[in-house]
Amino acid sequence: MSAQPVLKVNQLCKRFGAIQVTDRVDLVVNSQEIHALIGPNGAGKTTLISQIAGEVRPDSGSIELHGRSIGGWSMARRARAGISRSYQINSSITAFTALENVLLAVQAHAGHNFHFFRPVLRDRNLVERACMFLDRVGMLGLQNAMVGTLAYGQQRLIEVAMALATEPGLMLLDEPMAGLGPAESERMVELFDNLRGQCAMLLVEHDMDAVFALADRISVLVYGQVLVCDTPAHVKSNPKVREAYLGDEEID
Ligand SMILES: Nc1ncnc2c1ncn2[C@@H]1O[C@H](COP(=O)(O)OP(=O)(O)OP(=O)(O)O)[C@@H](O)[C@H]1O
Repeated sequence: MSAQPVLKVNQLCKRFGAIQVTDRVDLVVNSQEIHALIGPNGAGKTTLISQIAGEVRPDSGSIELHGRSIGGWSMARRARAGISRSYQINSSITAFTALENVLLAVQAHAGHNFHFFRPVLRDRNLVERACMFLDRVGMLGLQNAMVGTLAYGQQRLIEVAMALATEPGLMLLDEPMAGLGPAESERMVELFDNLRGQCAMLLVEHDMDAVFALADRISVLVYGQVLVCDTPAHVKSNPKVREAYLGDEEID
């Protein structure tokens, strides 16, 4: 694996009132890497993701994407530069079909204005591209189903297809397994495993089976600080990590 940093976070700090939620965080995500960010509830994982995506402004520190400082960039500019973010909740439009949702993402990435669907559905190139992304997540057969009628796990797959349609260099995945049953989680793990190498991923996840199945490296966040950043095997055997997780998720 080449070790080109896609993302470099340096000494990032964020305080909410009395709580130092991000405390001098250094983090590097290399190209093609699946980098997991784990830590107990309230450790500051989502806040860190939000700062990288541009939703929350850090108090100090820097964030670089492919060596360029993006600290002053809007969310939209970061998205155009290749950062895609998935949320803990479904964010697709339930009253539209799977195809229409992915078309929206394809259309936005292609730089089109939103003309809505009648003309877009006639644009064979855009539809073909949308179908390709639906196929990549195994949802091509359900392209005409209203997203609201799909099972929760299927809706999450549509979201991944929408993220892929923006051709990201870095996917920020905030608890993609949340709310999924065991079979759906397994399917999602398989999907991310298959996407390995197509883009870098920063994965926030409480499902330790998924984390240890997918991660090339793991950063452990505790009280806003990176406690350790290492390979899954080293993280698993690290006594400090075990201590931080006492009474929380099992990491066996
Ligand atoms: N906008 C905000 N204003 C004030 N406090 C906030 C805000 N956002 C988050 N916090 C606080 O910051 C801390 C870290 O929250 P965050 O959601 O980043 O943790 P997390 O590690 O993602 O937790 P979880 O695993 O439970 O999702 C928590 O104490 C939370 O209450």
